[in-house]
Amino acid sequence: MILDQLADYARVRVAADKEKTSLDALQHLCADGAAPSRPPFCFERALRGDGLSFICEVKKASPSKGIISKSFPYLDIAAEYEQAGADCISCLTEPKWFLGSDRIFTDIRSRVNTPMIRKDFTVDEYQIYQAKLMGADAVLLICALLDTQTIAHHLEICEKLGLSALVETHDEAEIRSAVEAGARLIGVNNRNLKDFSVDFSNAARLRDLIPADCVYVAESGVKNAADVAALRSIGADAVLMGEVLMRAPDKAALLAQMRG
Ligand SMILES: O=C(O)c1ccccc1NCC(=O)[C@H](O)[C@H](O)COP(=O)(O)O
Repeated sequence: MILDQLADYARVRVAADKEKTSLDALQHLCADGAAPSRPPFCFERALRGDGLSFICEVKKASPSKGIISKSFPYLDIAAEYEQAGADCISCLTEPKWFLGSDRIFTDIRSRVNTPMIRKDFTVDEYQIYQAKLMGADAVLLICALLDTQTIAHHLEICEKLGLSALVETHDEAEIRSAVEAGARLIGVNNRNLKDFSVDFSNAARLRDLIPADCVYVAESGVKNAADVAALRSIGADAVLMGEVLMRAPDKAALLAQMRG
């Protein structure tokens, strides 16, 4: 299953990174203020504005779609998102299937001020400290990979570091786990990460299970302005879009159309 492969490879990457820099050293760097200075929890605040917020994703490839952007001018893409008024930017750093990297993230970080989530497969607290040192404003915690206790522990670390955490779910049980762990930002993914199928009705079906004080983020499978309008009508607080924007020749125009 692809999610297991992504998680296994994330563990290999973390082990290799720990050989170079220990968890203890990363924690000290964070405590000593070595991370780029960012407004605490700005990712969450950006999504709590009026109306539907937009998280725009920068990704070269994905396991389900292969190469999405051959030339991948990621700095231009991020700058275009910022100019077009994206509320937040999601940047994939997973290298094998998404062809992302920490370098892409830090390059974009130094170019834009928009709140950014480091989108990776978090399997170890080490990655949260890494994200902080990269200048991330948020990390992704996927319920299918983490039990409730571990999510709660990771949320505590995020809280301490001033980072937001997008806790991603796909079904009722995962939403229960996210809520029990104390998540404030809950994503409902329309894509089943186990078999790639996309059911656009998933976000609407599960909407009522998200507590009113949480930010509700609908993720994946948005194809056009009508899809965005549907998510707005079910009361989504934010939408996370990747492929449709990456393939759009005029991203700013598409975003403007989706904003309505
Ligand atoms: O997109 C995939 O193929 C995928 C496979 C396995 C794990 C995660 C995957 N995608 C990550 C995402 O969450 C999406 O990049 C994101 O939600 C945007 O989706 P889309 O708008 O459909 O590009």
